[in-house]
Amino acid sequence: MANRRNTSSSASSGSGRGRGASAHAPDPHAPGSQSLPGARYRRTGWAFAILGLAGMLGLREWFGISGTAGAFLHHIAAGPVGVLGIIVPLLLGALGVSMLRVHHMGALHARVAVGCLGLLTALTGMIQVGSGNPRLADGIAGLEEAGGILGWLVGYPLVVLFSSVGAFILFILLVAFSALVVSGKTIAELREILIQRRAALLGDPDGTDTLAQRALGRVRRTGAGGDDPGSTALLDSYDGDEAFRSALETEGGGRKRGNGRRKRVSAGEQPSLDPALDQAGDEATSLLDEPFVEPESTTRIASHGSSQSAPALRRSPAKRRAQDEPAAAADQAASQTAGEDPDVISAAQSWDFDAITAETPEVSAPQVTEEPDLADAIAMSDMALPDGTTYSLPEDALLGPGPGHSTRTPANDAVVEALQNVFAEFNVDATVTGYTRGPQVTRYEVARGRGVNVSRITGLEKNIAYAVASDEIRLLTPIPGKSAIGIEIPNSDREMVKLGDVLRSQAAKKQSHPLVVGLGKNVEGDYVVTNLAKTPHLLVAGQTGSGKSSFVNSMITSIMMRATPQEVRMVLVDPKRVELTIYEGIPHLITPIITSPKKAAEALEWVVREMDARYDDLASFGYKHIDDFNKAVRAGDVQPLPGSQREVSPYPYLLVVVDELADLMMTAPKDVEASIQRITQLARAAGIHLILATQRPVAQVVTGLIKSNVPSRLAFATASQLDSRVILDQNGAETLTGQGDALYLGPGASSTVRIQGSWVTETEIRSVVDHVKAQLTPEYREDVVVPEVKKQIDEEIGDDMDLLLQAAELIITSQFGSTSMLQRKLRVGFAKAGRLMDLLESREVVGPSEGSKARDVLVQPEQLEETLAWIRGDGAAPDQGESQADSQADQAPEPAAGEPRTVSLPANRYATDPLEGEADLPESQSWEDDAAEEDSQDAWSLTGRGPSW
Ligand SMILES: Nc1ncnc2c1ncn2[C@@H]1O[C@H](COP(=O)(O)OP(=O)(O)OP(=O)(O)O)[C@@H](O)[C@H]1O
Repeated sequence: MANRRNTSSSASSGSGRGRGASAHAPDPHAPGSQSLPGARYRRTGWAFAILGLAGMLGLREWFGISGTAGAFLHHIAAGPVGVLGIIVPLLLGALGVSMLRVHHMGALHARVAVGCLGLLTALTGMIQVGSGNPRLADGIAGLEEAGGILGWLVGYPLVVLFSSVGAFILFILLVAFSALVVSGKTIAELREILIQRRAALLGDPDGTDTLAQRALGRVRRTGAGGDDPGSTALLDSYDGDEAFRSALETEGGGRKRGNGRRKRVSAGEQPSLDPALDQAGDEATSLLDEPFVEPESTTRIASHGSSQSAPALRRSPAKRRAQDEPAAAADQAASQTAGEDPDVISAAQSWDFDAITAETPEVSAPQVTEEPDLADAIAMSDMALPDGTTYSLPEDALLGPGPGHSTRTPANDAVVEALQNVFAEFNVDATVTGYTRGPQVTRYEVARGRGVNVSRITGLEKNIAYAVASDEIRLLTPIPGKSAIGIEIPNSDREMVKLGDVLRSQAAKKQSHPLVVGLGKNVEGDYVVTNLAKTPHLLVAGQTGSGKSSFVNSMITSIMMRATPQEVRMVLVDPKRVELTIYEGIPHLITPIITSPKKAAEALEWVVREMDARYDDLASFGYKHIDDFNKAVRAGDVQPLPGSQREVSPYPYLLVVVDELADLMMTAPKDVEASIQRITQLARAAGIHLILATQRPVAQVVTGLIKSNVPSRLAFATASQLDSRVILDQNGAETLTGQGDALYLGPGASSTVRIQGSWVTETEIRSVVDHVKAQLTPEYREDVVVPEVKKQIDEEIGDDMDLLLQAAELIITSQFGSTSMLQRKLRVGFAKAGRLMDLLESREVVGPSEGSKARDVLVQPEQLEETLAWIRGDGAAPDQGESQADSQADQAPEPAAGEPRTVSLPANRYATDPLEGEADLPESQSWEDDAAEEDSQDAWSLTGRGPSW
């Protein structure tokens, strides 16, 4: 709305004030002129006239039907182009239709028109030459039997000048050149396409074949290695083969930015592949009129979508992904071609948009050559269920479609006008040359004039924000890969990106890896997915309500949609206790959802152990990556060592999702940090991947150590630049609009990709969860979290926990179990010191009272931390027997080279009280403890020993 107001106000200022008027004076498309009825229908009138002429010519030339004007009509068709007059009705028909459909001619139309004219010229010229080069003087009838007037014009002089052969050669060259112009490609580009097609046909991995297909391809058994269980079998390809590893896969993945290969068409030209899709588009457009869709309405759309879907069929993972392949392009087309509203285009007529084009994702046809590989790859992931059936992945239909993608709306046109006004107002020679509309923001491309400093444009940031009434604009100088400045401005009519659409896109379908998850859509409107195996660990952060949990939900749902529990297992840590409970009981879980931060820390330690175990296995069989090991296992190339009872089976990927890192870091920062560091440094090759989410992107939570080991970041909206820098090491996240608007920084990348996160409704999640749970119950690993140690903090300690800990520390470090020492050191009364001593006895820190003698100390100094944790209720009881035995035997083994030597102190190393030998003195009454006296007596009575005096 703000933008529309802006449009009208700027238009009126343009007519009322000198400067504004001069800025727009030459514009023949001024709003006023467009509103005249004559102007509005002039183009349509012309189109109908041309269609009428095409019809009459067609009747005359094709069917010989005409009235008295028959001869005249024949001259119109055949006179200019001779025998090619037969195609004139077709050409005129196409012109008429495109005039009706396209309301303004862009560069694309001009190029195609020029190319077609060249082709026509060359063909008529060839016909002229081939027909014996008739002369004009011989009469028009002769020319009409040859190449017409056009053919004569070009053919006759060339034959005279260079002979028929020379003329023919020149016309062939003209045909080739014109065909290039029509295609919009250069020879080098055509060559590249041919090479790729050829490589794809021959199955050349360096061609269009993707890593996913190669990695999951057939495993070849080699003669030498295959028979020897101890040796490593050779594989077709290894994980380490891939150069330029990238976690992100964009729908137009084959396209390169800024090289002109991206198809640029004006907004009105989008092809509709299916009439049903037009209907979807209409619905989408009506949705776009509303402000950003709230979750309630998204649920409504989702259920609407699913009700239209085909009934769910049980399909095995292998069949399912192979069958989905051809459907993907149509689905993709559905979401991309929908949403064109004639009003949108006509409203845009107030600007001359010849230069303003919207980039539309190319709809690539499914590649037949890829299918066999894909099916082959997925066949390996069929999972047998205990009842003899095969595990079936959830049907795509469970995730409903979202609204279609609009490439241009009146809101965009209003912003373009506002931007142009700002440039005019501040006398900056810059022009908006185009824009690409994404779901949440549109990126407007600005070209500067000659000699204009880029900083003059960036200096206008605040004025631009003012003009478009948004404080969330983001400037890109330049747009990566383009010599243009990008201004990202939030759409007032933003779109929702449904996870179902992302997973049905080509970007997702062409990857068979089970860890591929749907991220969302980028600013160009392309679907973006990421392979968590390549990420390989991800930090997700942003302020509350920015969309982190929605991302985590999309990610887990993606995994359930694409991977069997045999392929991916998960550890879900949800200290908030509500976010992930919906996934309780899914067979992909390796342990029940962990809600206690303490248990989570233990689970991380388990992950470290699991990682080490996997590494040992890899090392013993001679593989460097779990993928290679799994491939070899599936091919039967890995045999257990002779005599071993072990059954070798592929390792599943292990995904560890922590939904709030801050809670873990508050509980046991050092342990958690150390585990995360170890996992992140090594776990990729072991197939273990960490996803750490937090709403507190502060240095205490996202420590330097964690940052340096988690290479991929997904930043949702943050409250400040500081937070953005903590996550991304750069500004930007503070300008995001929230609700799924995110910046993704890939591993090793320096620039971020803006993404509108995919959205999955709770209803959809429930249906997917129900589907997977109905087939299999989870097999939990017992050892992930050890059963919680019964909390030893009982009421008897009450408020004395601190004192008790100090007492334990004193006694353990001094190895002297004296009550009077506690009195003096802790400045407590006799009663309280006695009670503390009894509490320590109940926890087996000291032995029973032996009259006036100091008590035996049962815990060694090196067990101090463990004991204190146990008293606090944070850990298990220290194993006293073993350590005592060790220390008493005094037979500590020689430490390995480099390891610190542990010195165990004898339990009775203090023969006498080290504290002035006061142990034998009668224990004194309380001093400096008056306030606690009353309590102390009560406390003493609690020990059950009765009064001590
Ligand atoms: N990708 C998205 N598309 C549409 N709406 C979204 C998207 N992501 C989030 N939202 C909206 O934002 C709301 C908050 O998102 P979410 O709960 O994921 O935020 P959060 O960052 O996890 O917050 P918190 O840290 O408080 O849990 C959602 O209820 C939804 O309405």
